[in-house]
Amino acid sequence: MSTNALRLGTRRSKLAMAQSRQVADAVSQVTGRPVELVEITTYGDTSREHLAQIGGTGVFVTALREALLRGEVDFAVHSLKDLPTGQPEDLVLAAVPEREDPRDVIVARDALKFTDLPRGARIGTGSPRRMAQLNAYARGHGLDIETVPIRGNVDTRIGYVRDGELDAVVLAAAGLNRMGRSDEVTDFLSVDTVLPAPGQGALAIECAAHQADLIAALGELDDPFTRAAVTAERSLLAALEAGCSAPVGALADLLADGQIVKEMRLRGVVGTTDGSRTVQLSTTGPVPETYDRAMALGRELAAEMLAQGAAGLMGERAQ
Ligand SMILES: NCc1[nH]cc(CCC(=O)O)c1CC(=O)O
Repeated sequence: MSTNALRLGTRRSKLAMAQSRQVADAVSQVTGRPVELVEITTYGDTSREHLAQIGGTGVFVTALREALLRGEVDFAVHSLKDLPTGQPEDLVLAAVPEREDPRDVIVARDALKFTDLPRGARIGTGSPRRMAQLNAYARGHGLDIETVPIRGNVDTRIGYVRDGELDAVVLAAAGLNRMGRSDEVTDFLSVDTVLPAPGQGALAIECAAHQADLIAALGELDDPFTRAAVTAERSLLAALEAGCSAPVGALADLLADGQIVKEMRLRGVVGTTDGSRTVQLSTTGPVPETYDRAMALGRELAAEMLAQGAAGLMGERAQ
């Protein structure tokens, strides 16, 4: 491989730039080559519509992929949760690095915790998944909250709380951590309350399939457990025939007995955005030795969820 700079295609948002810089440093370390950032504007960055309306699928990703296929950049960094489940044949996920905190968090006024929000509190989130689970929890625990659809970047969303327009907003811990803004968090939402989006907290490093040397070099940054976990989560999402804006939460983790890892657990949830109906199930299997096994775990859980009526709860299903 040459010693020229590698070109990393990235979105321009502060979050994308922060995570791209971190990946650029790591790639420089393993390849010994400098990495330069090439900024690319995606449809999701310019459209003012709600994600659920523009369909969600791939709006942050398509322009980056086109730049990869045209050879304008050597690799791209995506938030895995924004990546559609079907992998194009001419592109490869060369690495899925170790996952950040997968949880959702609350940024609330007056340092409030979720369960201490006053009656009638207005909580901003544009995510049907977050709405469905927060409203389901509120119904089950006698909380009186109103979820308010918003979108925008991290600054915009936190601004709604600063301005007093909303009592709280929901964000991903990983994004705030990567931006060095974890001090904004006023409460971490347990995954028992809100399951994250499939792949949340993980990044994907993608490059063109013909770049064998580069794929091998980037592979150094791959974390096989993270990849197995997100493979199971995304297989569940695909088998539910849902897109990244559907009300689907999923999380795979390892169950250990002392130091000995015993099994992989996959939890999944689907619900109506008002929280009136949810299907939430969990399955366990041997720690997958192949990614095909991780895929199978996701399909198995999806089949059980569909048997319990999951399809009827997904108003925002992708076509
Ligand atoms: N949908 C936007 C998005 N895509 C990835 C992240 C950051 C978390 C991650 O990398 O999974 C966010 C922001 C958020 O949900 O708060």
